[in-house]
Amino acid sequence: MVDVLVPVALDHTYSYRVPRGMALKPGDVVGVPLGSREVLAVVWAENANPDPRLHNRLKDVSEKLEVPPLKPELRSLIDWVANYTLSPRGMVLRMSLRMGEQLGPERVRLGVRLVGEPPKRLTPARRRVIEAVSDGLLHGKSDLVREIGVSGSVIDGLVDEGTLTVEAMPRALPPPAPDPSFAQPEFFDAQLAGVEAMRALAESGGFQVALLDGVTGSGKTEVYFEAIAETLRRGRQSLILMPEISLTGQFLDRFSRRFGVRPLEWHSELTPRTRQRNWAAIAAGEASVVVGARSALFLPYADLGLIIVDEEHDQAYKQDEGAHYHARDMAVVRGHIAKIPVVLASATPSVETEVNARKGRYQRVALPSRFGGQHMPHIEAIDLRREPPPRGRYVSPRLAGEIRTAIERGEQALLFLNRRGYAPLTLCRACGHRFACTICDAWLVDHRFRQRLVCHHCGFSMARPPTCPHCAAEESLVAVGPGVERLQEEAAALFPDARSMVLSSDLITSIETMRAELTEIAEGRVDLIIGTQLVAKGHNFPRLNLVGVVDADLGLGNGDPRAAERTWQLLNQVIGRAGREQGRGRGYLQTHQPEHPVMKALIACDREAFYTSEIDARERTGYPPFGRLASLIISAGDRPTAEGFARRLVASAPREEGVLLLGPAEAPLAVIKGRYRFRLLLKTARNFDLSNYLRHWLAHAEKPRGNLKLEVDVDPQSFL
Ligand SMILES: Nc1ncnc2c1ncn2[C@@H]1O[C@H](COP(=O)(O)OP(=O)(O)OP(=O)(O)O)[C@@H](O)[C@H]1O
Ligand SMILES: [Zn+2]
Repeated sequence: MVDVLVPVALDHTYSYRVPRGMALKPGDVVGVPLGSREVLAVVWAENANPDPRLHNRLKDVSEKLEVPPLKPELRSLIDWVANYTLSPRGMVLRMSLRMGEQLGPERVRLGVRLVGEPPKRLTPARRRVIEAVSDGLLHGKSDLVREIGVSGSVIDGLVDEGTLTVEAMPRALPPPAPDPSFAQPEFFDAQLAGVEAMRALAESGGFQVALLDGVTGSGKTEVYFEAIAETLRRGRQSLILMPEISLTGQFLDRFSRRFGVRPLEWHSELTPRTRQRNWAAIAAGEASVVVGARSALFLPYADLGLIIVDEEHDQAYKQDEGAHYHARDMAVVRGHIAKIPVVLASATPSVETEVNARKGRYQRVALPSRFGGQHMPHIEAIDLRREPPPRGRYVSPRLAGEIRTAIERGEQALLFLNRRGYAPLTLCRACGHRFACTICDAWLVDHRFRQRLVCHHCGFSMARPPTCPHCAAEESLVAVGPGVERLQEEAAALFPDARSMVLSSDLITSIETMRAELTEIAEGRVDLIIGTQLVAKGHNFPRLNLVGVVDADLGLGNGDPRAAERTWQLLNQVIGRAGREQGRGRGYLQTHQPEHPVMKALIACDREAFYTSEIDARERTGYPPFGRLASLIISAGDRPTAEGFARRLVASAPREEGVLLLGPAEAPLAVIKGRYRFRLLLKTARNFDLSNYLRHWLAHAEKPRGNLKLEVDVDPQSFL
């Protein structure tokens, strides 16, 4: 008899009988019947004392899968994360088992080889095929179809004629091994201490967290590659977590320049077949370096020896649906459980990480200057109160002039605005009607490329009507405010000869097109880049020297406790794209409040001033990391139901010293997809066991029934 955990949203395990002849131990992956389905599961414990009442109702384990068992370290991580985030354990387990199990054994691929004379009747298509296989080697049939654009029947015809034979293609080989000595770079003085520290960390092999704290363009990637090289030499696996896997094209190239081959990738856009293959290679230990999005943290590595969290400050590490976990924090937990080193890399560390480094809990490895002697960008404010753009425009004359000069000099420029679409609001000039989503509390955003008005919360969209739906006025609709698409229109008028490109997540159709566009920029085939936060992340564009921030105040006024930190990080990162390889980088901040502490710290390049004042403020107010937070988000199909439940929940909260319960308050995003939302915020001291308190409270509180929904978010990042 065994207890198994099933990868569905359930916390508890189920008991099953072990059929005669099957030997099972904890961690084994099995198939079990569940209701009318057959599902995957993992043996969580041997059940030595089965409940006799259950005995004749128990079902048998149906099969044991031929994959390595989940190691105790991974099972502990799953239990730990579930416990901490209050997520059902099965939901966390699901991230470990996303290996495309439904596919069955891999199909044999067929190939063809040239063996006979060309047939008498030689069509152009047949001739193309014969040319392509004239080397006498085996060619995948589907590859040929794709490469030379003929139909499969043309190839079959040549097989019938005896010109080609069909053979099975050899199976996919295990991924090639990265070579730690393939092309070791020369490090310059300011990097040497960092390189030494990275090697020492990997050599020691035990649990330790290092903050690789290097200014933008200092070569953090090259430096942490040395920790990976050392881990490779020790024969163990490395995991590199990245916030946004579609932006890693340059990274993959750099990795293969250093180690001779690309690392294995793990993200949601892998085909099921690749996913299955990569999962197996990771579990078998054949993949020695994996680069992945946050969920790669939960894979069953055969022998993980190092975790790198690149751009550790990035918000994308927080998962805000299903299990609400922060991959950076859970990476540290995995490192602790597995007793391996963890490297957090960033030019703009999160306040939490900075505090850990200041207190000595994390080792600080600093790279204080840019690679190749490049200077940090020079940053200036453009005070919009004194130098406003012309009416209906968003780029001030001074910024426009600087961009023009840069382009004329053959450099690239970047206009940054963290707003997708053409305009955030459309209204009727005649009656004042504003276009809002019918099921969310949000304005519809005008997207001209797609020619739709779109809700950014639920995806609802409609065509822009010719007349106002409210007062029927004609040609009365106006777009209010800028988005990146509107900036491109302005740029086309300002710089008619410049080649411009808009980079915005809604315009990306696939990882491939994204990577192709980034390559185009890096190779200098674009003069002016206009982008949202997508352009702020880790890119290296050699010719880019000027960055103009169109609205530096955008993130400051939204009541988010992390607004200052976010703005500082985002603007530092985006300006950090300038002047990385030649010339001097310059950043311009268009702002209405140049005297704001964040703007002042940015302009003075005063990192210490920013962190010190932000850390002081958090300490005074008891915000993380000096106190702890949890959000409870209550939603329902109507307002009174949601509010009533939220109030009863508050009333049932155990009173405890040092626990402050705020709310219920209507969420800033009060309605999403027709659901009314209320929030509670729990604030406690730093050393308080928040998860335990919540579990105890919710176990005794009224359960959300009907269409009520309660989401718990421990250590929330979003307050919307
Ligand atoms: N020792 C080195 N030898 C050769 N090239 C290097 C070396 N160190 C860094 N570089 C190059 O310098 C550039 C900047 O490095 P990298 O992108 O790693 O910086 P970073 O610190 O990660 O910056 P950011 O935080 O802005 O992303 C890259 O093109 C990288 O290849
Ligand atoms: Zn909506």
